[in-house]
Amino acid sequence: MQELITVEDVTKKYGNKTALGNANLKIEQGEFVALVGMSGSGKTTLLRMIAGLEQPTSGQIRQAGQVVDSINTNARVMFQDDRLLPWLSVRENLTFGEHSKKDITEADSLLNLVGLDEYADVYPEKLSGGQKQRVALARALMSHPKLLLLDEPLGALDALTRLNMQDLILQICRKRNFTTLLVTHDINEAVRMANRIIVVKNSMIVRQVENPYQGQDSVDAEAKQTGIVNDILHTIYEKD
Ligand SMILES: Nc1ncnc2c1ncn2[C@@H]1O[C@H](COP(=O)(O)OP(=O)(O)OP(=O)(O)O)[C@@H](O)[C@H]1O
Repeated sequence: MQELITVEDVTKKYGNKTALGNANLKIEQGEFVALVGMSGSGKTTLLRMIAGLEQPTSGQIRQAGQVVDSINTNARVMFQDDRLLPWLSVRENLTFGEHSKKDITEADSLLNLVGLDEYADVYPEKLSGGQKQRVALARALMSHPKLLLLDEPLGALDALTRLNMQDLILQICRKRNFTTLLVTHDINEAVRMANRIIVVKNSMIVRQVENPYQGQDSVDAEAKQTGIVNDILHTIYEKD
């Protein structure tokens, strides 16, 4: 497999506080990787640097060989809040008001993919939280970005909607072969969705766990996933 993201000896400091120390990470094309760890451990800092929204204090990040030294236009970020524009319809939120036939066709096909074709002309205020996140997902997929960066995108959803969204995101990422990095507090979510889980603790990447049971929901696979979740929890909470 081909490497898409390389994080090389990356440290990020704010003043004299280290938000992330000496991180090394490789993400291959088509992988679904999750970053987990306690609040304040440095997960979002790493995601923001890959998105080019922040620059490392030292070390470097490359995407397909190119150093990410400004906004990473080959990546799209999806946040916890949907950030839809209330004065634009659902379809226009995807096309940003562009009216080219190509954009409209792509927007409609993505709305179909997330099950919202009937809502193309509706304004965001008429949508539920889960529907808004589906629009935000469809918008992130416009122009088929090389990399999807998901920063707690499901954090505000109720439990059942959250499970449905997990399935939808995973299904789409597999079908379209997206490379995805998910930041989440929810270890169960990470182990359900990711083929590899990165554990961040005290501003360091301390562990990488391969997960052969990604996306599987048989009783056997769920038992194995639970074992991995417990193992990761142990790493996060054990005393140094
Ligand atoms: N812009 C900033 N200025 C100063 N300190 C910052 C800034 N951004 C993050 N930090 C600090 O860096 C550390 C890591 O923050 P980060 O947001 O990466 O953690 P996180 O693991 O994503 O946490 P959470 O799960 O709560 O979102 C924290 O101590 C935070 O206070």
